[in-house]
Amino acid sequence: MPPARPAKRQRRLPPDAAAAEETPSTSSRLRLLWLAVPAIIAGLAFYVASGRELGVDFTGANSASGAAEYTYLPALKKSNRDPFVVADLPGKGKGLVATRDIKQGELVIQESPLFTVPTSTSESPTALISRLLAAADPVGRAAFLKLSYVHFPEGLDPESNPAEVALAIFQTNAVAAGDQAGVFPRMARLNHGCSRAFNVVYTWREREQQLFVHALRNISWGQELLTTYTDTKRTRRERREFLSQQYGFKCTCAVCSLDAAASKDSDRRLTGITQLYGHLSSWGNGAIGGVEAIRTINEIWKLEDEEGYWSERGRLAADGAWIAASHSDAPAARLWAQLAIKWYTIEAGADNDLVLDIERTASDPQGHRAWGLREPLAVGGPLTQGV
Ligand SMILES: C[S@@+](CC[C@H](N)C(=O)[O-])C[C@H]1O[C@@H](n2cnc3c(N)ncnc32)[C@H](O)[C@@H]1O
Repeated sequence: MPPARPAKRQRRLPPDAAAAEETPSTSSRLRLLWLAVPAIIAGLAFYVASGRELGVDFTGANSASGAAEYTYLPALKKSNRDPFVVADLPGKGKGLVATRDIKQGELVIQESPLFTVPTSTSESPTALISRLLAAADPVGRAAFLKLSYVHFPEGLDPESNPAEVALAIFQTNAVAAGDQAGVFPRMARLNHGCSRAFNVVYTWREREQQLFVHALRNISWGQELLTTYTDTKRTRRERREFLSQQYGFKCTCAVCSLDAAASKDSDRRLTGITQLYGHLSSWGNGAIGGVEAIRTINEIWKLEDEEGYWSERGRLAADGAWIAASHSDAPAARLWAQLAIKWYTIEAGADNDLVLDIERTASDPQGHRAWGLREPLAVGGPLTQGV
């Protein structure tokens, strides 16, 4: 997977950390993982046996919007049980397709790693992966060996180089698991979509030592489940370049398939969001005040609404609560915390530590660890009316 962005747990700053590094948007990021693993190492995860590979062949049809959002209804039976099947999808290898309507916030995968690897090691990556794979659960090992891979060394025959194949599989499929990297054979079948095209997000939970995948938006029966492999708040050209280099495909998701004018508008919004995040982080070193910081969060929210980019909203709202609490604005801190609860719940589940933590701020803003660190100020609450 792409260059490492370890999925550490949310790190909050200590109460005295009003210094330059105290930037909510860098300190409190929910690592909603476009995580990746350095190309140098590789790994996999513990197979949960309910993952079914039906090998169904679907003929995709373009959606009514004309974008490359496929629905795969013709061959797909409705299911009351598993929310998805693994299916062969045109031009993508395998992928996950919804076998029933899935509600926003629903947990769709909970999976333990087959094995994890440290993000740096003195052992040869090829030897490391082969050793861990040999020691892994046999069902999981079989699932691992069926996963797809790209960037196999030129001139090598895969059949006679199984250790290199295992490394390539790891590199294509591993994601961050806390401070380690791991492969999760079920979730590894998730294909990529950019910006508003991805509809599920995954989080690593330290407590459970498992990966959780939640629906970011409602998903209809027959729709493909898509996650994101990278920070897609970048232009189409930049995204495509990255995905082509790291994963060997040209992205034709609904956002990458927009016509030139619509794509330009989307690029402008996504670039604007990134710039606003940069501006927001300068609150940490005092370059902007609390009112400006909150105004910036509201602007990000609005641009994201226009773009349909819904990811990382729990963290953004929690940043609002942090800033409001720092400036001793209890009503605003409470409102931002309530918004963070809503989005953290969607993105990571109601029983996630992030939700439990921000619930305390909603009920007792004065108890927030940043309370009163900055000058008292009415900074303001969220302008959003909801989703
Ligand atoms: C982690 S795997 C995802 C599952 C994979 N499709 C399979 O068959 O196992 C990553 C690989 O899937 C393919 N892929 C993912 N997203 C795609 C997309 N939007 N369009 C085309 N191929 C995609 C690429 O080949 C990529 O290297």
